[in-house]
Amino acid sequence: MWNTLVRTVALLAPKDRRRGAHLLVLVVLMAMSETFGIAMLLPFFMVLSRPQMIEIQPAISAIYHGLGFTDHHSFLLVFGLVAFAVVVLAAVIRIATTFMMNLFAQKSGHRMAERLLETYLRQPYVFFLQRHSSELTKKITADSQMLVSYVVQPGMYVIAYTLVVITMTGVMLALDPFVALSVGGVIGGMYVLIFRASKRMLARIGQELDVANNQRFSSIEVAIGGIKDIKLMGREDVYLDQFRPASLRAARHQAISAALAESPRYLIEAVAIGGALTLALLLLATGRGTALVLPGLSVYALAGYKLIPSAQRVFSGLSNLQVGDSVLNAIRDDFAQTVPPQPRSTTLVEAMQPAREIVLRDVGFSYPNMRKTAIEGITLSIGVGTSVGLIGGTGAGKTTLVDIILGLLRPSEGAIIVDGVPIDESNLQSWQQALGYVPQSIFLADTTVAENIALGVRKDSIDMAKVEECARMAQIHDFVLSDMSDAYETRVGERGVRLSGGQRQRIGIARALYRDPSVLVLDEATSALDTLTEKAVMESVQALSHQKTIIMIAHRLTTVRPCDTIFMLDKGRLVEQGSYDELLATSRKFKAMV
Ligand SMILES: Nc1ncnc2c1ncn2[C@@H]1O[C@H](COP(=O)(O)OP(=O)(O)OP(=O)(O)O)[C@@H](O)[C@H]1O
Repeated sequence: MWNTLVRTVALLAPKDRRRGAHLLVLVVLMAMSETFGIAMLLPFFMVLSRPQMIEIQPAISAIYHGLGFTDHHSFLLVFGLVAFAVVVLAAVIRIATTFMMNLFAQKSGHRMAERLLETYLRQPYVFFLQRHSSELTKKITADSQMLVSYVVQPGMYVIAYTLVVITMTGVMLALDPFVALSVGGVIGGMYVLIFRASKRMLARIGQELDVANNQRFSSIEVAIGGIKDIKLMGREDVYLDQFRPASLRAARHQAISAALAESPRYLIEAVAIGGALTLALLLLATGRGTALVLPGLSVYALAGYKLIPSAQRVFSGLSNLQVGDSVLNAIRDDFAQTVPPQPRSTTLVEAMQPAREIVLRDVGFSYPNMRKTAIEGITLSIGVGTSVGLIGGTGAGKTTLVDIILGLLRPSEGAIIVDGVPIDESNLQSWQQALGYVPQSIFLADTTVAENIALGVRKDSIDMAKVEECARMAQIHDFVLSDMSDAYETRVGERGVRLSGGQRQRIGIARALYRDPSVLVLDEATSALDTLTEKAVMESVQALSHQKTIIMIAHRLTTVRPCDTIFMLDKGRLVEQGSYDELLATSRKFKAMV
């Protein structure tokens, strides 16, 4: 348990660690006030049952005479009122501490989710090629919430109520060592035995809960993500069947762990009542009169009233910590395996302005866990202001090469050199500012057309004249004005479901142009367009060709025909280069493609 708490503290953000330390002071105060309140009630009942105690008990006698009391009645009244005030104060402190503890736990869960999202977002692109998006979503949402309810909150309760148990036991020991030792021994012993017996099971539940949650999230992602195919094939039941057992397992595990954490209380309460009867009889049998038996029994009642519930909270906290251990480890591993997020500079990075050429020198790349290299020994030069086409069969390495040019993938070998300057960590952001990119499949957010074209720009800072100009170039302006109900203010639906593939692609092109990039990279950007629209879009793109450098991947050779240079890839290598006519005249491979 100690180990789990230490690992949790190490995982918290420094700010949360400081807040936790402050909270601990409040927790100590709570433990003290709870014990003190109860500790005052006992002498009160002792005096009530045996008024002679005022004279016999030196401490009580000193207070009685010191404060100038003359009759037992008024002394008892004041004593009772003070004890009541202390109990009320203890209750107020407890309410405040409980509120603060919950606030702390939930806020640290929020910050954990935020840190996880930030850590993931700042990872290199290659990280996302290796991880499932559903797994990341689960970590950010479900796991950070589990960390709150199974680790941080129970951890706080364990610390708080261990203190209450210790101080309460101290008071009981001072009042009646015999009763305190026998009661403490029985309650403590029972909890230790039950915890030992259920420890392994709880840890296993934690691991299985993690697996079940992964399965739940993954089946939801596949089912909703592939809804079109699933509906068409009528496979809804397949995904329901995948989701159902995982969800049921998660529910069952949560129920079992909650029951395991809570149920000892009832067993111990039953034992405690049996014990009270036995103790009363035992005390009487040892020859103590009823008045003498009462203090011993009140120590016992105190145990029932405070010690058992507090010990129960410690126990259920420990049980939850046992379950939460695997989620804690999973989050820790993720932080350990990822690069700590380096905040991107908040000052606006100036876009690089390539003036002469973009050179790829001996570039090679292998995807993680793949034996084969995706591209190898690629050396080529792209003159600034020219347009180049990348062609090649499927799997030839075109997208990989473009991702390297975009700085999304870092070459395993070789380098990209812009005007003689190699691109590295220090100038990557500036290089990326110079790029406009149109991917094969365009991501659209469920916002307006204008916000999608100016993606990432705050609504009130969008330059509408520029949006329209880019939409015109991408041949989508007329459609937006004539067919969309609110023109540029029309929402496009989740992932752009209200648009056709070609319309989405043209919005993607307008988006790339909005940044006014000096290098425009198009990956199969016009493949979803009909021939006439493609021709019109390509004419607009080609019209930019002497202001911008254009790099495009295309399967249709007619698309790359006007390019100044065509690079042909095959099995990850550059096999031919030249203009369309040169290649037609010299390359058998190219001729075959044509
Ligand atoms: N994320 C990935 N993980 C592992 N291997 C990959 C990954 N992406 C691509 N590859 C491999 O790298 C090689 C080149 O793929 P790439 O996508 O660059 O080809 P391409 O020429 O763009 O193909 P296409 O025209 O079909 O899109 C292929 O062998 C492919 O299997």
